[in-house]
Order: sequence, then structure tokens, then C-alpha cells
Amino acid sequence: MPGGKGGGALYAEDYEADEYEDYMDDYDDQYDENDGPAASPQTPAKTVAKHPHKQKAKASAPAAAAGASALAQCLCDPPPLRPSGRPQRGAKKPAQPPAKLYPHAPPSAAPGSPIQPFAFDIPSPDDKVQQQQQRTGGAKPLSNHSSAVGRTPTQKNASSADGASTSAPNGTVADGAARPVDAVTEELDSMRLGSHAEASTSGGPPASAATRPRRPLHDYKLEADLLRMCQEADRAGQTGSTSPKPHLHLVILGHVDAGKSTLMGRLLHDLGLVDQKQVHRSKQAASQAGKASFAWAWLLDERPEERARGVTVDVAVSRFETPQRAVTLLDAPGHRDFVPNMIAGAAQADCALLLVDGSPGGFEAGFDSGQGSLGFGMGNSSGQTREHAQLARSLGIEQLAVVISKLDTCNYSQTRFEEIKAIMLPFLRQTGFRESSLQWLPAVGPSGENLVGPPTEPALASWWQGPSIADAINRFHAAEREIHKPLRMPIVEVFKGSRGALCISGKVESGAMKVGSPVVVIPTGEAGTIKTLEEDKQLVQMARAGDRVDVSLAGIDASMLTAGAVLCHPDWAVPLVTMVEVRVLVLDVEVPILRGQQVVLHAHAAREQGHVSAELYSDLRSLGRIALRDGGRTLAVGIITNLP
Ligand SMILES: Nc1nc2c(ncn2[C@@H]2O[C@H](COP(=O)(O)OP(=O)(O)OP(=O)(O)O)[C@@H](O)[C@H]2O)c(=O)[nH]1
Repeated sequence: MPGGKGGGALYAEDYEADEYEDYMDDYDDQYDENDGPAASPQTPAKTVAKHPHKQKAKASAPAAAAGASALAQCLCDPPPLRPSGRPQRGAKKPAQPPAKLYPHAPPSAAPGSPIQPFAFDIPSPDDKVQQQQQRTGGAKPLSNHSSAVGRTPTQKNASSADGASTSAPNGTVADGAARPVDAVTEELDSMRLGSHAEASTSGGPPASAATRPRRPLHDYKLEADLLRMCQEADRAGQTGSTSPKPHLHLVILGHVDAGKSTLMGRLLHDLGLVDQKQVHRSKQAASQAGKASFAWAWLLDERPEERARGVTVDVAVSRFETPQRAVTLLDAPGHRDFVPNMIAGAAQADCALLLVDGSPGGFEAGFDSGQGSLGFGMGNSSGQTREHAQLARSLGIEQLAVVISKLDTCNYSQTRFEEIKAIMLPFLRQTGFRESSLQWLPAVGPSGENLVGPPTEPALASWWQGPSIADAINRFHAAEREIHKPLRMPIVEVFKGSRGALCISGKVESGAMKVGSPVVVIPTGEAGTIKTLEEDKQLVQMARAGDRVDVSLAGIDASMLTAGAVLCHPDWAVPLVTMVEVRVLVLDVEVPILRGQQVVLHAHAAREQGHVSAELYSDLRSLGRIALRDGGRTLAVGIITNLP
């Protein structure tokens, strides 16, 4: 296997800043044009990894020059003081620091200086590497290829909401590298889900559905009756959903407290989907809890936990329509603890609104890379604006509207709007977004400025004549429905439905199903049939790619249903693998990703340290994208290039 013994290793080679865009474009373009893989699955997967300092160097030549001299100076000049507080031997007065390298240098920095004298009160970057190596048993830095292995029976990650770095019961994703291949293989065999499924009391089929050889996808043909139903739905312009308009799955992203839920609550109200009574109830509840400013947000954040903490925890789903679009809205949490939930939300989306807090200091807090002025990571203090944008792009979102909120806090300043745009645009380009797929607009959630019509506030109306939020949504294109591929519906939620039955919900990523269709749930291999299909609380007979549905199943042991599993066509089930080769882009990480390092692999709604049910990116993009996280941070994003 490429990547060495037992897998579980991630390899990286040099990566230049602009390569991210090329990397995404390469793949997207090549699949668009050829409908085939950019690199043969047999070809060892290439990994791209970027070095944060290289990225900075390429992003701006003057900054790079300044950075190089600053770094060199820092390394060559002894620090002015020793840890004891006494001067270093031979210490000389530091030269005048170069021009500001990092636009959001902490306020404590010396005027004009990006450099903080290192106080030796926190581990140095070298210390961090060493600590990490000790954690992973003397692991080595990586080079050149990528692969990740899942080894434990699939279970819903029982870790923190973060889902990061807690060990799965039977081991870790990536510790195979240090152990003999045979031992790992044996262990894998003994853990096959076959035994898991056979042990179930449901009387369902053995795990063969999960482990039988993969039938080529091109052999698949949509069943005649389903095809007819899809064609009828096309003609009628609907699939049982309430609207004939093109359907968008829109996710709302952004740093914690950027104003996502407030904006969406107010938007739903202004579009007539939330009545005065609901608003009144929400306002009352919020003021009674001493959180009056969250009244609009509480229209979406309904859970007691969310209201108590004042943050969104899980993705809230609602539906609304604009004049030209039917929209399934996914309000994602912004808090860093809930990034895994954000990933599950973004994985279902075709387009996104990225909310950026325009208030003084708000943008800077959300956009902070946590890298410190010299580009070395200084902890987990980074803002989620960057991480959300990077994850969104790597999860396949190409259309993005950047909404600069809270401008009421700075007199609706156009200068502030333009300043934020000027900083964000190069970053988003570098993240892989095409400039032509980006929209920029201001909005103020609580007062409803620029949500469904032009601004009424003179200070904003004087300079903004561009699109409102509703206009921006109308400009998004609906994704193509992939009905000619076998059924795939990743399970996002398992819940007791209004009719009493246990239901699963999620977005159909490919194929179609109707009431009575046979299905199999991967990874457990449980087989059954579709009992009911519900879309937007209405019973429907059929659901196809692009529909978000609630499904109840007959003949399936309910205990086998977990979020992250995939509902599949029984003859073309998603492959269940213990190892995937991935091509990854390493994000701004504090220390290199090391062989043996534990990571949590996120693939669509699944997060695993164990078995992975995965698709090749070339077969189905939405299920072939992955993110690797550890310690509450996203380390790398990528695509599955091979299922060895
Ligand atoms: N002044 C002002 N305050 C706003 C605006 N939008 C939101 N807020 C306030 O910001 C706070 C956070 O708003 P939320 O809507 O909960 O933010 P969020 O992004 O949904 O937060 P999470 O989902 O927890 O990440 C609330 O007190 C809102 O009233 C705005 O445009 N202007």
C-alpha cells in the first residue's frame, strides 16, 4: 500500500499558496470535463501540503520580504532578556522592527512591530513538535503520500461535541504505521462489521451487503419506475416538495456570534414565514432569560442548551422561498466546539452565506489565524471565519455570499465594509473560491437592513445599491440532481417522527427511492424497505437526489441506525473500507502532521476513528470529500482518491 506499513500515515509534500485554488480547480474542472478522475485511482495519491510561512511568502512579496527579515532578525539577534529577566550575553538593542507584517497584530505589540519578544512562558514551536512526537510514540514528520485508515467498528463518535482526538474504544485511526502489517490486517479482520451485523437481533441480512465486491457504478441504471417518477416530477417541476422553484441547500457559516441565527430569524420573519405571535413568544422568552438581544436568534435556536449558552449547537434546518428559489436553510453553529456539526451541515449544502462580523474588533477576532505575528501557531485561539471558509470549499461549496454584518455598530461605514472585503478577498481566492462565484453585501439582522429589500437606513442606503440577502440567494444556482447514480442518503439525524416511528433524515445525494424500495444501511449491512417518505412534513411517494427527506424504514433494527451511516441501493451499496487513500491539503497547523498521529476523519455526516464507508471522489463528490481534525482543529481537507 502506498504510504507504508499498515497505513494510517499521512504524507505531505511541499505546497505553494496558490496551489489550493489549482488543486480544487484541477479536480473540479477535470471531473466536469471528463467525468473521470484527475489521477488514476491506481496512481499513488499525491498529497499537497502547504507550509504556512511559504503561503505568506507567496501571498505578498513585500510582506514576505518583511517577514523574512523579521524572522531572520529574530533568529540571529539574541532575545533582549533571558527567561530570568537578565540580559542575554552579548545582547544588543533590537533594531527598528520592519513594517507591520500581520494586519491583526495583538494590541500589546510594540507600535508598528509584528514581533513579540518570546517570553519563554509557553512552549516554543520546537517544543510543540517534540511533545507531539512523544504523544505519538516517536513519530516522524511526513513526506510525500497520503492515506488514512479506519480500524474500529463504526460507532457514533462518543467523544465530545468536538468529536476530536478521543480514542475510539479499539484503537486509533493512524497507529498502524508503527505495527507489522499482518498484525494490523488480522486485527482488522477480527473487527469486520460482518460479526457486528450478524450479532444483531434483527434477523436482517448478514454484512454481505456491506462487504460484497463493489459493482461498477456504470452498471447501474435507475429503475424504470423510478425514472418515470423522476421524469414526471421534472415535468411538474417538483418532487412532492411544495415548490416548483429550483431548490437550493444553503448553509449559513461564520464565527461564533457573527449574527447568523439573528439574520436568519429576521429573514424568515420578513419573508412571512414566522408570524408575529412566534416573534412575540421568542422576544418574551429571551427577555425573561436576560438575553433580549437573542430574540431573533431564538426563532432558530430552540434547544434549551442553545438558549442557556447563547450559541447554536446543532444545525437548525428550515425552509423558505424567495421569488425565484425554494431554499432549505441550514443554520450552522459558529462556536469552535461544534465545528463537526458545521461540517455535517455544510456537506449537504450547494451554496453558503458566510457571515462576517463587521463591528470594531469583531472581524479581527473571527478572522484571526491563531498563528501569532510570526506565523507560528500559538494555541487554539483562531477564529472560525477562516476554518469555515476552508471547510466549505473543501466540502464542495463553490458559491459563496459574504455578508458583512453589524455595520450598525460603526455608523454603517463603507470604509469598514471595503476594508474587510480587501482582506477577505485574497484569502478566499487562495482558499479556492473563484472571484466570479463570490458576492459581497452588508446586512444588519436585528433591524432587517438589506435583507429582503434595499436598505432604509440613510447611512447605509447612501452607499449601498447592491443586492439584498434575498437577491443574493436568487443569484445562486441550484445543483444538478445526480439521479443516474445509485441511491446514497447519508443519515444526518435519527429521531422519533411525528407519526411515532423512528425516522432518519438527510439529503439524498444521489439516486432515487420510493415507498417500498429495498435499501441497505451501511456500515451495519441491515437491509429493509422504505416505509414512508416525508418532505417538509408532507408525505411523498418518491425522493430523488437533491431532496431532503425524513424516512421511516421497515425491517431494519432501529438500533442500527446512526448518524453518519448511509442509506444505499442494496446492489450498489457504498463501499465499506478499512483504509482510504486521500489527497489532502494541510491547513495552518501548529505542528506538522506526524505519522501515527490520531485524527478524526470527517466524511459527510460521518466522523470516524474506525471503519469508513466512503466513495471515491470520482464516483460521487459529496461522499468522496474528507476533513481530518484533531484537538479541536481542522488539520487537513481533501478527497478520497483510492479505496485500496
Ligand atoms: N448590533 C448588532 N448586533 C447583532 C447583529 N446581528 C446579530 N447581533 C447580535 O449578536 C449576538 C449574536 O447573534 P447570533 O445570531 O446568536 O450569532 P450567531 O452567529 O448565530 O452565533 P452562533 O450560532 O452561536 O455562532 C446577539 O446578541 C445578536 O443580537 C447586527 O447586525 N448588529
